[in-house]
Amino acid sequence: MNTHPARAGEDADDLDVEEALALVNDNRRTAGRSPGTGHGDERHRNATDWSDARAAAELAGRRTGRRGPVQVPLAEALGLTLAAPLTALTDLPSFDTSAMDGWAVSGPGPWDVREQGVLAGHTAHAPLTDGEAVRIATGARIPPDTTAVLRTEHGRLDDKGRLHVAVPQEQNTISHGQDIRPRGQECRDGDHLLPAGAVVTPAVIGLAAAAGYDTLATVPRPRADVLVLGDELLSEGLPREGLIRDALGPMLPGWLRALGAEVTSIRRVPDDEDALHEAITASGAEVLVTTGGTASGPVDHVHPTLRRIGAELLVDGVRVRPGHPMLLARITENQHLVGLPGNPLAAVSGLLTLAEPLLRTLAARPAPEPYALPLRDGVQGHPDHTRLIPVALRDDHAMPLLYNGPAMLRGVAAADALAVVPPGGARPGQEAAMLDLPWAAGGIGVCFT
Ligand SMILES: Nc1nc2c(c(=O)[nH]1)N[C@H]1C(S)=C(S)[C@@H](COP(=O)(O)OP(=O)(O)OC[C@H]3O[C@@H](n4cnc5c(N)ncnc54)[C@H](O)[C@@H]3O)O[C@H]1N2
Ligand code: MOO
Repeated sequence: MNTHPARAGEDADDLDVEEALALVNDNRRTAGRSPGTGHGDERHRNATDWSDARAAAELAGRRTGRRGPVQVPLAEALGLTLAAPLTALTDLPSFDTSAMDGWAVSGPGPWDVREQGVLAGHTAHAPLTDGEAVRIATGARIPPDTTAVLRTEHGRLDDKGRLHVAVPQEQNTISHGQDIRPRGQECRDGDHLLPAGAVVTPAVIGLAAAAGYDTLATVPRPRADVLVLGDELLSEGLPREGLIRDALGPMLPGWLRALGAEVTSIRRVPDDEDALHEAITASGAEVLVTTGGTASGPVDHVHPTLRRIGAELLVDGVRVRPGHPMLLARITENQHLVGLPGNPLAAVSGLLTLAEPLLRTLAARPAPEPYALPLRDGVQGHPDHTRLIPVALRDDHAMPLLYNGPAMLRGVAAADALAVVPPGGARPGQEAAMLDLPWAAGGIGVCFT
């Protein structure tokens, strides 16, 4: 019966009995919603559609007052967004330059060769006279009145030390300007090189340095404080006596940073309402990320604490599997809380559904280009929730991975992207939208950590 890989992780964890029955009955309207079941509480009646939840998170970011631009040294700018256009501070090249190792020559050959050559990084030599040549290195400044550069491999010195063109067809002539990079060939002082909003990649840092910059005006990373809830969590060693290792504390800083945040703190908070209240109210970060405590268990303190501080719930549950108890709240005009469910893959789902659009807009990063790929195998859908399934990208298709249950990281650890599977599922070969993981090939933020 197990005809496609997506089923391996979902049976026990992801689809409860009622949902499994709902799949069999294909009863889309009531699945997972009826009172008296694990997922039937009032709160999740208000769950937001997956794409609306992403839009709400993006809007929340856009409505937040942004901190002003900061000037940062080039070496610290990687992964930030340009707050102002990158404008050339000089011509590039800033002087006429030799494109090759060889001789700078003036007029047609043969040429008398000057004794002292011209190296890169040295000041200009005296002007050449017609019929004169001088040894020159790639990148060196062209002496005035040079008409061309003759490459080493195209020149020959006769026994009197005179230079000839050694290319048979060319009778001691080379075209005017050959192998000279004229000043301003790439850009002129003041030229617009990149727009505000461009992400600072290693190439952008190189260009900025070449164009004369020591620092760049950038949008500061939004600060994120992470609160990891759960008394059952261990920080080291093997799971024992009902205790498990905290997987999210170690995972979130790198992930949040790749999404554009500066993680300012990460701390464990005991399952205690006052402790959570204190931790939330003490934070000055623009974004608080909590893990666990979003559902309705006896120690799920996130909702009561948000009520206590008068936060506004912008998203309270999302019609997505895994991760449907995720939430987004506005604490103040400039502070939001993303509540990630405790199940690790459900937390990843919350990261990509709510944290990514929020952090992206706060960091003023461009939205990734949407794209879709055919799924190699069919994926069973939830009757009325979107599913996010780890996939590996292979050539022109996406391969759904095993071990995609909400408590599992094994699938996503081998994945390049999450496939967005619409309610009802997807057939083999059906196209699904892809959410790239930040480190996947082509994704922005790759290793900009
Ligand atoms: N009555 C209901 N129960 C549950 C519902 C529901 O709708 N009604 N939803 C289920 C779903 S779906 C999820 S997801 C979880 C979300 O639960 P919480 O956000 O309240 O998280 P916890 O209960 O604290 O933990 C859930 C699970 O994850 C483990 N966990 C928590 N933190 C970590 C961590 N840092 N590293 C590794 N594992 C972690 C925790 O031990 C639990 O096993 O609720 C369902 N229940
Ligand atoms: O089934 Mo929950 O939504 O684990 O994520």
